[in-house]
Amino acid sequence: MCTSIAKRTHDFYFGRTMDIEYNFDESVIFTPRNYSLPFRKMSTLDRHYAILGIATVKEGYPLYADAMNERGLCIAGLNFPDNAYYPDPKDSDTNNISPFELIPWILGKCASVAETKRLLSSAHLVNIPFSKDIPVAPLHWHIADSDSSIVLENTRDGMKLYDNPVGVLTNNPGFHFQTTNLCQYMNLVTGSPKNCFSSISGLVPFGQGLGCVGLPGDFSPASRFVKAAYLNLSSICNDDEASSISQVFHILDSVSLVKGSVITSDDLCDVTTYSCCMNATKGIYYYKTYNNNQLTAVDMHRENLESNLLKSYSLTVTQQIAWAN
Ligand SMILES: C[C@H](CCC(=O)NCCS(=O)(=O)O)[C@H]1CC[C@H]2[C@@H]3[C@H](O)C[C@@H]4C[C@H](O)CC[C@]4(C)[C@H]3C[C@H](O)[C@]12C
Repeated sequence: MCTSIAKRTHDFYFGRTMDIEYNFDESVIFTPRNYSLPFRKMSTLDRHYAILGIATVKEGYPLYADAMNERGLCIAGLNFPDNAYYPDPKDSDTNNISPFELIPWILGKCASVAETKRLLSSAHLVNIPFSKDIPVAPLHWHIADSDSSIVLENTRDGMKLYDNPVGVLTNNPGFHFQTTNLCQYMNLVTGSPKNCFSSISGLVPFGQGLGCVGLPGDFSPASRFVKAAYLNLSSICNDDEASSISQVFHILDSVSLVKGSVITSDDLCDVTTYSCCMNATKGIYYYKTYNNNQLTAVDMHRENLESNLLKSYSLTVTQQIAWAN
């Protein structure tokens, strides 16, 4: 399970949880403007926007799970098994792009969601694995900038781009289901509920939060979607950096997996291995890991944007404690 959210205060923020039962050798990877990005069916991008996010690097290639570029465009890939479908590439098709190339391709070339829509209008997502040992991942993608969010889903029906005014994505079923499902929760209110149940019973709310009775708290994708949507849309947050990143992490924490609560069919613990919040306006990637509640930050603008060398920052995975005595 994974959840992503887009949030605008003074700056634009984009965060996700990575819910997974294994590690994929991930670290924070900075891809500067002059690091060559080859594509299997398209020409190499020798110069592109700088990219910062979490990836695993194989044979020098940054396989990003989520990232932003220097222009404030963000993307996260989330599991979409059984629905994601990528046909075999046809030589006659132009702009054949593999799922593992999608994040570097879009973030390397586009400054906004509007430019991404234009780029994708001529693209074909195709079934090209990175290697024999690294198969194609069945994903859908949340793509966002400070003005809007969209969702990209490639199924047997072809490529679909959905506008995403909720600013949230989780997993199966598809995005259309998730937004339709919100209709079932239209009764939720942040204040006290009105007594619509009976005019004779004299029912009164006996505490705060009763307007949210019915808000799901389980970890299924549909429930996480509703919960993150409710919290994202009702969120009240000051404009400053500390308030904004706290708020994004609080929303992500509310849909995070505690070890032991979800066990996969292989008997492994599905946990939120990391949560991140990117300040996409300023190019700062904040994250925390399951065993470390303290935030770590990497600032793209402290790097040499013009470099031609990939830079890697290992994740901080052990608990950092600010002792008070
Ligand atoms: C499994 C991850 C998504 C987590 C998630 O959404 N879980 C939900 C579970 S469920 O549906 O609710 O059951 C995805 C997100 C990004 C993926 C990675 C990125 O796409 C980068 C490469 C791409 C390669 O093709 C495969 C390895 C890989 C390193 C991917 C491994 C894995 O598929 C990742 C890590």
